[in-house]
Amino acid sequence: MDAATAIELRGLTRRYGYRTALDDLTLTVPAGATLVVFGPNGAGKSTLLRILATLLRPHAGTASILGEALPDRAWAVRGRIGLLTHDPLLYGDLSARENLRFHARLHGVPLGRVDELLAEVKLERRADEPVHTYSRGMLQRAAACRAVLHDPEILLLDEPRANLDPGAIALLEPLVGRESGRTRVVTSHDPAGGLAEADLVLGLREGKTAFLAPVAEVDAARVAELYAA
Ligand SMILES: Nc1ncnc2c1ncn2[C@@H]1O[C@H](COP(=O)(O)OP(=O)(O)OP(=O)(O)O)[C@@H](O)[C@H]1O
Repeated sequence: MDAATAIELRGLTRRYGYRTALDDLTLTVPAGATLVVFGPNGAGKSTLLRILATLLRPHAGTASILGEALPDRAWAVRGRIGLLTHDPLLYGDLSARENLRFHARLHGVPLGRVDELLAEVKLERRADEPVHTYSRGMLQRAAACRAVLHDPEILLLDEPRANLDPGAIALLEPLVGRESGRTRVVTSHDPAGGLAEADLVLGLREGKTAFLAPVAEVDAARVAELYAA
């Protein structure tokens, strides 16, 4: 794997009991590229993200991130990955500022970055209130700050636009969008929106690769087919 390759998966397989959630997945994501993953509920998208986030071990095949093989070298890449999922991974009783300061200390990030990020996503006014009092969109903005606090090279994003209004989507673009310049794996159920930000497109169905192609070779109809019964 050369330096221009950020993620390399070969025959990646993960089971839960007798059920195969991800079956023999092989792909390469170049550094700085965006892989968008489509698939109906239960297709294996979250399982893939959890393996890439080093939260779950593969049962077969190999996974390499930034040149480090998982799971053995997971510790070496964990701090270079940012994860944004439906779970904001924030302490509800702490404010956004307290949560972010906690994570900043964990990662050795200067505390000034917390205030910069809160301003960037326009949360300063509510930054000292407990996050359990936030709306879903506000929570997602705080969670996005947490995901990029340590300036990760790789971003794993599970439907990152869920709960966001158009203004908030625009605010988060520089942090988690294409323009962040990071290597990204993004799950989506929105064919047009997902294709608009993809370099590579993966369609999963019941854990198997239905298609894997550069975005120029995939249209919205092909994505929609995935969701047809
Ligand atoms: N902890 C678990 N225990 C047992 N089965 C699981 C577990 N997590 C996921 N699965 C199963 O693995 C398969 C893939 O699930 P996964 O969550 O990866 O799908 P998904 O594509 O992310 O779905 P969604 O769009 O609904 O979020 C499903 O059949 C699911 O029921």
